[in-house]
Amino acid sequence: MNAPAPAKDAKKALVAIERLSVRFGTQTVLRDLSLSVPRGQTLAIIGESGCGKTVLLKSLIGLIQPTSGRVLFDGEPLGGMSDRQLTAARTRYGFVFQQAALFDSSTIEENVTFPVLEHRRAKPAEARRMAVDRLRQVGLPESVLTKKPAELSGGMRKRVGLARALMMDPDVLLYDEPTTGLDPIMSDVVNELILRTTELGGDDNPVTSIVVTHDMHSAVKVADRIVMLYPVARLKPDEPQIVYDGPANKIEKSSDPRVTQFVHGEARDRLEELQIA
Ligand SMILES: Nc1ncnc2c1ncn2[C@@H]1O[C@H](COP(=O)(O)OP(=O)(O)OP(=O)(O)O)[C@@H](O)[C@H]1O
Repeated sequence: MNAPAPAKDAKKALVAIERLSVRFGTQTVLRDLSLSVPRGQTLAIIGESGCGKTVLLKSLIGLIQPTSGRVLFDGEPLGGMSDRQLTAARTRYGFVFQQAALFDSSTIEENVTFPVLEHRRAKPAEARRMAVDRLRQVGLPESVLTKKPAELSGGMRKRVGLARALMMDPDVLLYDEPTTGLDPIMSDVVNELILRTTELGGDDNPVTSIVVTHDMHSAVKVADRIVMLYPVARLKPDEPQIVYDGPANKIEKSSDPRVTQFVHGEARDRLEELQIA
């Protein structure tokens, strides 16, 4: 085998990337990133708009192919998997998308039961029972089953998205901007749900969560660990793209001005760059 040697702790990691780079044409979005996420950890990925957070999330499940480097799930490189193995690996992930990504013309029941009808060939009555159970977990009543997404508030739609992600009892939950567009109270409800969801599998099979967010309050509240990415275009050639990788509650104390600027939401030099008078 000519595959590169796994990172030191990649064996224990449920999700890992090794020297991952992603380029689109001449634009390098991810550069030489290595990261491993142990089972049960909640990792928040932060960084300014366009730094590559969503590209990283999509790379983890093989929706975007690495230009170089590799992605591993449970120690197995995605690049070496057959289509069938890749599909099987993806069923161990749950996704909670930015806009909830529900089918507008389908009912909530159809939306939530879809994964188990499609991938598990569950019987409709069993799928419905599971849907009611998962909706209750996110604080929604059975009566929402017959509604269409447009009849629900943004916060309810996000919770339906989480209920759908939970249907397959995932090992890993990926959240893309889970609190964007929500008021502070509903944001905190979603934060609490993320925290509770991580405990679902118990000590034996804790859920691993990766949360992409702009919301510093949410990142610090839900995550054990925060990784901050910096846009490649703003880096010198030898600078690492990860500018913070450490405990969530220590990020405020970082001595890197790029990190404190983001944490405190200060425009500083960006105003001049954007030529805002
Ligand atoms: N499929 C693609 N083809 C070409 N360029 C892409 C593709 N996907 C993303 N990009 C580019 O990669 C860069 C990073 O995008 P990405 O969506 O990962 O940013 P982000 O950090 O998630 O931003 P935001 O916080 O605004 O959602 C952007 O410049 C984007 O235009």
